[in-house]
Amino acid sequence: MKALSLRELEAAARALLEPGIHDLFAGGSEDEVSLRANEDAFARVGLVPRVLRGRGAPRLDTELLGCRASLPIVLAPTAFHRLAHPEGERATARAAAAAGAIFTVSMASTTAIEDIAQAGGPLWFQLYLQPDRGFTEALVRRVEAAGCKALVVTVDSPVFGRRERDLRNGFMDLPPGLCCENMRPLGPDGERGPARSIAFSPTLSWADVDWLRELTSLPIALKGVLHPEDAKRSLDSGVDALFVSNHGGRQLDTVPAPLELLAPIADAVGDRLPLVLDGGVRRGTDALKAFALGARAVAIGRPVLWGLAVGGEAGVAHVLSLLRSELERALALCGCGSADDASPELLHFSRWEPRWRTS
Ligand SMILES: Cc1cc2nc3c(=O)[nH]c(=O)nc-3n(C[C@H](O)[C@H](O)[C@H](O)COP(=O)(O)O)c2cc1C
Ligand SMILES: CCCCC(=O)C(=O)O
Repeated sequence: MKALSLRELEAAARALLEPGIHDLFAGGSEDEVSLRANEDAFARVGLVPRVLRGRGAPRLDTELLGCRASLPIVLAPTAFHRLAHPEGERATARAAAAAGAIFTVSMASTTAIEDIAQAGGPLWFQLYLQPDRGFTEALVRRVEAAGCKALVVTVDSPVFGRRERDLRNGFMDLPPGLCCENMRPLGPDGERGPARSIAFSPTLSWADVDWLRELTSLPIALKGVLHPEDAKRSLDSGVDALFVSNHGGRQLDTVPAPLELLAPIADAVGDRLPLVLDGGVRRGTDALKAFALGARAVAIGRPVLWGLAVGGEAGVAHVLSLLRSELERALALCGCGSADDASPELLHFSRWEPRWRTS
């Protein structure tokens, strides 16, 4: 029975996954306040449609960081796809390529970037800048050679968030046979060495972004910028986009939902940097609300893992197809011909006080 919504798919994935793996994917940090806030924020904003605008069937195609995409929904970087399905990132990449969607490959992917690139679709590569600059440089050269079209540098992780579900379940590392394949340095003949672990470093600073900017001509997005002052600062650093993200509620807990933080960031950067919002996007209407508040695209994390767990490539294809048709319908119902047509006039923020005519 095919899931009618991402909610149904989430339930199906939960029933299939080994409980510790389910928790690894589903969980957030500490009290999971941010995790809950992400989805709740969308439910608390209403849509007030415009009618009779005659805009025709909505168009979803877009361009982001020099990549054409058939829809403004990006696959966010998520680690360890082979824990969800034996074909792992290969299956994800094939589904994304077939749908014309951009796939952001996690630095912690369980498949090497060269093998993921075989699918032929547009790829971005997510990077945790490593204190060992030599290693980071080698990895950047490697993903450039593999054909990745942009780097997404995650900046919300100077240390790793405390994920208490994983601590309780004793999930410490990947099981034998799996590793972070991109963390295996390439030898002179392309042979892959032993995997090293990903370092999280509180010494990283804007100077490291400047260094990366000098190192590569690939477009760079910073992922996890939430403060308008940091958004403004990023204008000076030569980066090309921002992911407005709280890492799916997995890093600092009690960070508000990215949806609530989006408008001040959009104000801070104006038209100078495209914004991608992630965290809690589960419906076409969610995406539309993010567009209305200034996002150029949204990204989805967990839903891709649910699709993978339930049906491998076909499951991820189903996730993208559900969101595509929901977004088309939501835009049409709001009188929009594209995501660019979505504006704050469509939004209703509920501080409801009864008002009625007295005369
Ligand atoms: C299981 C899992 C693994 C993740 N791995 C990464 C990662 O390797 N790098 C990263 O920048 N973000 C990672 N994220 C965060 C996602 O990129 C994204 O910000 C978040 O999942 C979006 O929220 P959503 O899951 O509610 O859609 C991960 C999230 C999950 C759930
Ligand atoms: C070492 C893997 C990091 C994955 C990650 O960022 C996450 O689980 O949120």
